[in-house]
Amino acid sequence: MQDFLKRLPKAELHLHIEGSLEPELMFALAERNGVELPYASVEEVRAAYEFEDLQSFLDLYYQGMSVLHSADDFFDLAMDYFRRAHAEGVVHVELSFDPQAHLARGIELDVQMEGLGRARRQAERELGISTALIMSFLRDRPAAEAMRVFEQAAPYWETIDAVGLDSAERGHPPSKFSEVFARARELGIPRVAHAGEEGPAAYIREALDLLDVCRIDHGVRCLEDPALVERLREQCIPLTVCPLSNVRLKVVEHIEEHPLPELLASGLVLTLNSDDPAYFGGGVLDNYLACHRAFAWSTDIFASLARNAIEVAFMSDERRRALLTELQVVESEW
Ligand code: HPA
Ligand SMILES: [Zn+2]
Repeated sequence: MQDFLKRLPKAELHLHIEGSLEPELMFALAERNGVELPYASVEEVRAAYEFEDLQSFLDLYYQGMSVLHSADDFFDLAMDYFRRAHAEGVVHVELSFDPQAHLARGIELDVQMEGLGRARRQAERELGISTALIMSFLRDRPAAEAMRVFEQAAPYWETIDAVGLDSAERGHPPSKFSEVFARARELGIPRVAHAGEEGPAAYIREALDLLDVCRIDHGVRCLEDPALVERLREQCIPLTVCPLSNVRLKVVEHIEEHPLPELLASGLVLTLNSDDPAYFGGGVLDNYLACHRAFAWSTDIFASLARNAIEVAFMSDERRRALLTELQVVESEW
């Protein structure tokens, strides 16, 4: 099964590129840029990754990304991740980034976009990975700031595949960002949003009704509202589920208690993703393997999850056809 899961062509739809910053690179970039870290060693960094909830993780996540200064730093961050993902059998990566978090530290959008863009092009060329870029807005900062940043990003609208919504969920409902998302819609830019991770099922409804999103990131708390589950199923709204993240942020206590089996039984379109692989104990393959250990699913179920991700990804129809064929080959050879 391990071999099968590795060989499955996996598309990752929910990844914060800043959350892929491994402690080794964090130290290297801190030294490159003269940034002082509150840790003495890589081991000490890893030992600090004991989270109580989303906010306690976010505090370290924002601290960690303070080592990113130049376009080369953003390039190294993304390229490092693409190489690891490639080694796990990931064929398509949709990376989210948090422009406001970097702008607040004085790192210009041009710097962020140059580094990430260069890494995307190199990954496509050297690793054969396709990528999409999701510009995420920080929901715990003012909506007016998100709107300013989005307008400032006008030269890059063509290279942005979607806008997203992340950071501290509770107390920051999707409705706060109605105008920003309406602007994205007006421009023909697709929309996704984190909802129902720590926040209530009502936030998932808001994301659908007010932000007109085509996917929900996390969304696991939809189960608290059976009518909503029925709506998600009927409208085939995909959930980008991140099981290891949910365990590490105590959305669930143990992976065995994760609602994935119930979500599956409800007939929802589900995908498996890593969220912040450097902080939550592994990449996409590790998330597949964790589900294998916890739920002992058949190869058919894993193949259908991988197929869902390819089917709902932001990619060309030609690429989608090629990856679906690749998936079929792996399935038939098994
Ligand atoms: O898991 C997450 N949830 C919300 N915001 C985030 N920003 C990075 N990771 C996350
Ligand atoms: Zn996330």
